[in-house]
Amino acid sequence: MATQGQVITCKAAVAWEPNKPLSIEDVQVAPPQAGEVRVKILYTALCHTDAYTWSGKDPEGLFPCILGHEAAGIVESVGEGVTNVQPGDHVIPCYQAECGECKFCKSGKTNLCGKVRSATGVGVMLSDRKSRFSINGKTIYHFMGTSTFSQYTVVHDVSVAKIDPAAPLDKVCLLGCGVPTGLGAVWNTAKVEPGSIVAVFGLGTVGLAVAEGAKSAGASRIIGIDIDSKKFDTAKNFGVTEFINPKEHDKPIQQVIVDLTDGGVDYSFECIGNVSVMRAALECCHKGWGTSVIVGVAASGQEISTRPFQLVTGRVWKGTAFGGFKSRSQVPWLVEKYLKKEIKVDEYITHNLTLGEINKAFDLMHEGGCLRCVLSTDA
Ligand SMILES: NC(=O)c1ccc[n+]([C@@H]2O[C@H](COP(=O)([O-])OP(=O)(O)OC[C@H]3O[C@@H](n4cnc5c(N)ncnc54)[C@H](O)[C@@H]3O)[C@@H](O)[C@H]2O)c1
Ligand SMILES: N[C@@H](CCC(=O)N[C@@H](CSCO)C(=O)NCC(=O)O)C(=O)O
Ligand SMILES: [Zn+2]
Ligand SMILES: [Zn+2]
Repeated sequence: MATQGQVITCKAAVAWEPNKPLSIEDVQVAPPQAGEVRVKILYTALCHTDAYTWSGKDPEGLFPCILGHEAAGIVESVGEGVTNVQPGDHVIPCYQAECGECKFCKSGKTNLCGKVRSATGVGVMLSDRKSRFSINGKTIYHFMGTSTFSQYTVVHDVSVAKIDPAAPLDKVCLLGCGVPTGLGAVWNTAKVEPGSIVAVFGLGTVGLAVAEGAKSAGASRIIGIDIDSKKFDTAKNFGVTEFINPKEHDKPIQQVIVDLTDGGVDYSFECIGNVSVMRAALECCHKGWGTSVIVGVAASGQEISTRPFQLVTGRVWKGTAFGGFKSRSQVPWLVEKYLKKEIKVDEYITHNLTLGEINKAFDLMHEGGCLRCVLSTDA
């Protein structure tokens, strides 16, 4: 292939500093080294976590960097020793790696992988602790080991899932983060049983995927909570059966829910990233068994609290990353489920723009009508 082994200059959206509009730059992308894969990104969506890091509140945020972690593309070239993918394969980059060999992967207890995390947390590749992105010699850092707001990116081989080439990349890019996170929070982390009463705080993409997962798990009631009442109509299509807007109640929201459910819900999910809501989500759970799962990402310095009595009396507090899915083995399975129409994906896409319009896409994220905005990376 003509570009193999060469530096590729392509367009990427660079975050030079927190909150400053991203700028489309000509970026040099170095060839993949041993154990690395260079991917031509065709479609990338925006997730709330990109906005979080861009805001400067992420303790791991490094600038300048190329954000983005919910995407799909085609392998352009591979470095030495890479056996799991080859040029031409259709892939989804995975911010949560899966090496299959580390203490985490072998434990059978978690989807977290330790192999490349120390590098991806500081914006570099593992082999030489350097970035593959630069602009005229100036280093641009990676983000979450994915950096998908670029026409080309370099990822570790343990951070890329090979998928069915029949899958439309402009849709299945969503299976890189938000949708699996919500579904997996229900199926893998909480393990919701048929007949359960579920509360979902925050009805963005992640919260709606929780509702979808809870419906498929046979939940009897799915209570959606959001401060934006406009979210409620859409939420019905994802399985939400009842709605509560906390702004319309004087009592604390946990009390409202406890009163409505004969003592509390079986499972609750916080899909916002607000630590006061995390407390409410725990405290609306039923005494003796209610389990609350934290999905939302809260800013540096934020802490959760509750009376320990809440846990002494049987409530359980948990969290989830990527919905507990093992990325390289299960993302292809999720793609197949989508192709068999067993899970929704298209329904979460409310907007389509181009990489050049990325700042508009971030503006849209903060408007109530936007779930996922998919960007094509055509120049
Ligand atoms: N743990 C993970 O692996 C993982 C993966 C993806 C996203 N996330 C996190 O999940 C969260 C949700 O992501 P998203 O993309 O769905 O975001 P989003 O912004 O689309 O949705 C958040 C929703 O919460 C609502 N909301 C805000 N404040 C509220 C409050 N006080 N009470 C009730 N509702 C409130 C908003 O109106 C919105 O509908 C973010 O924090 C994101 O960073 C975590
Ligand atoms: N750097 C952040 C971490 C934020 C975080 O928790 N990220 C989630 C994925 S969010 C995707 O939208 C995650 O997978 N966490 C596990 C991990 O990062 O290994 C912070 O420090 O706040
Ligand atoms: Zn995300
Ligand atoms: Zn591992």
